[in-house]
Amino acid sequence: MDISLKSVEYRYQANTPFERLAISDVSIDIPSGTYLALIGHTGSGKSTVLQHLNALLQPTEGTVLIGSQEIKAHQKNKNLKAVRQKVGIVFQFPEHQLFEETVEKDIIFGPMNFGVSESEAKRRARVALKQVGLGEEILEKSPFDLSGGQMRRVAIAGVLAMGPDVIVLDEPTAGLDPRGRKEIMDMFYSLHKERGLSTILVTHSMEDAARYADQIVIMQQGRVAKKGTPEEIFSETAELIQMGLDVPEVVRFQLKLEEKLGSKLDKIYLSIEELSAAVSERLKRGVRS
Ligand SMILES: Nc1ncnc2c1ncn2[C@@H]1O[C@H](COP(=O)(O)OP(=O)(O)OP(=O)(O)O)[C@@H](O)[C@H]1O
Repeated sequence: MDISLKSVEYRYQANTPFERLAISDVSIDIPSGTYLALIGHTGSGKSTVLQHLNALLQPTEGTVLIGSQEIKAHQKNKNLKAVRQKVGIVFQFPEHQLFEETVEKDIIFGPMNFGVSESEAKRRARVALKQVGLGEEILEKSPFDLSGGQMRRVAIAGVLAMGPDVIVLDEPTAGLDPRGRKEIMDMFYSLHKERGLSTILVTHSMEDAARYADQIVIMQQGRVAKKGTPEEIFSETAELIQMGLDVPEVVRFQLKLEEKLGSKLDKIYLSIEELSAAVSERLKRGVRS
């Protein structure tokens, strides 16, 4: 399912004395099957954008297209249930939303809420548990008897059991140790590759963006500052520095890029100008060849 934001603006508490412009003129195309990373500093508008992806927020100006559903500013939009089912959001610390007495009840809650029969929801719960790397033996356990990492996986299974075409991840690894982080990120990458699930990752990590995404969007003060493939974004290193990224971060990004491309850049460039020139040169020669 394709998603498209066209010149979207969003104001919190619009038309009140507390009105606050959060994003403006945001246009992003997310064709079906894309892995897109949305990055930017705190307050740059990432969470506001992500809540437009399944119509939790509706634009105060502009249009959001989610599959065939058009969501326009100044227009009452009915029947958003199908959209919410097809675009699953994994919020930060999703385990905080677990509340049922068993893992199974927690996972089937979402699908049943969308009208899926109990037997089908239970079947989906088993499949989703497997997808997140957990065994059926925990179905009857209380989610609160599980480890933090397992609880998070159960919460993710609840989103997967809805059968989404698109999954939106808001800092899905926040608070996990490095091993747990890599496991969860690799799991989402496999789901993306194997099931063709469009994936939108909201992250502060340039490394994760470089490692997993085909497309990167950088948000800055409520606007899209830059978008492109990791290679395109990286080719203008000086610009990244201006956006507030520091040298070690750029060097780490360079290393991730090498890992992803499976080939070495000519050397580690510690001068930004040198690095920028070298990467541009590489791109001209065709870095993927
Ligand atoms: N509920 C709200 N009411 C009023 N203003 C808000 C609300 N939520 C966010 N904002 C403002 O909108 C702007 C964008 O915030 P948003 O949460 O989208 O940024 P973000 O990039 O996701 O930040 P973070 O990385 O900290 O999650 C900020 O200026 C923020 O203060």
